[in-house]
Amino acid sequence: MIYTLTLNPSIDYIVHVTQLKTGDVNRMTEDFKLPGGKGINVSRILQRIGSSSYALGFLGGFTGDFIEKWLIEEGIHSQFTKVKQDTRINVKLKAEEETEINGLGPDITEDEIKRLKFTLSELVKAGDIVVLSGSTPGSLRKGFYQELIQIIKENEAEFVIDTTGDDLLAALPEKPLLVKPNNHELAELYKTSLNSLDDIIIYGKKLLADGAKNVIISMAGDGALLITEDGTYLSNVLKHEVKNSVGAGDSMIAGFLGEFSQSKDPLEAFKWGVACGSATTFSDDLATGNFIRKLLPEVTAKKL
Ligand SMILES: Nc1ncnc2c1ncn2[C@@H]1O[C@H](COP(=O)(O)OP(=O)(O)O)[C@@H](O)[C@H]1O
Ligand SMILES: O=P(O)(O)OC[C@H]1O[C@](O)(COP(=O)(O)O)[C@@H](O)[C@@H]1O
Repeated sequence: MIYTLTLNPSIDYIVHVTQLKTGDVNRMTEDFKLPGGKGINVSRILQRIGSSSYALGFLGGFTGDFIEKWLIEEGIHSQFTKVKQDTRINVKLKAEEETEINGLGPDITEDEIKRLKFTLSELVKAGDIVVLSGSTPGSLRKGFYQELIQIIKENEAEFVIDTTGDDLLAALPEKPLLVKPNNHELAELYKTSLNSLDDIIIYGKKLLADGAKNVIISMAGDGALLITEDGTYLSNVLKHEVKNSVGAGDSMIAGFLGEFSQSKDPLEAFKWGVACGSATTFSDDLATGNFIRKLLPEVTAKKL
């Protein structure tokens, strides 16, 4: 079974304005609310490509109820730990440019932490994969992901981690099945600047040397790299109308995992990842299964 764990889910409030005028009253031309948070997006895409998963994490208040109801309607299994405060709302402002304002998230109590850990340790079994995704609520103690990784490893399961900074660095020696920073996150992680594909590959390989089993570096409109023990591969860039960048990276992780959990073939899984990430980029919300399958034959990956 694949479990996704989102410590800091969100309602993504997508707001369109024709032209953003700061310091003035702006009128929306369109707005809608979607369940968000990286692990939740992974579960939604997995469902659309025919892989089931269980969504875990913290959810609270009316915003949490909205997300839970939505997931039930999409047929996604979940077992969230209920928290007292409201789940956050992240604003995705679409004007001439896309601007994101992500919330801090609710305060999490010690009892809520205990309950989440108990759920994880009861559910996860040997051979399962747990996807640890996204930021942690501002109130949560540093290093919390490490505590979860220990539970996953004690239960002989694998994990994927999609976060940034110290949490990602600390997870590498624990041998994650997959990490997928984008090129900007990679540069921040190693406190450097990456000015060419060669630079990106050097630091991508460092993630592998530091412990990751499979590395994807996503590069938005420049495609993606897969780095494994078998070599380095560069994907092509699909060309369709770009509509949305929210959730492209999460879709990529879902595509990789959906295929990898069946075939154990990282290269084929990478192609699914590129198809899913691209399809979401060319959609208003997360991509549909049909669109992903339509794009899959367009994806190529060449060995460098
Ligand atoms: N503008 C784009 N054109 C074509 N493909 C894109 C574009 N943006 C993203 N993608 C596809 O989606 C993948 C993930 O997107 P990216 O923006 O790098 O992830 P993240 O959301 O994690 O920053 C990319 O590697 C690429 O395959
Ligand atoms: O946990 P974070 O880092 O604040 O990110 C949360 C946001 O990321 C998203 O999951 C989108 O992530 P990606 O664009 O990186 O795939 C949104 O749904 C959500 O608002």
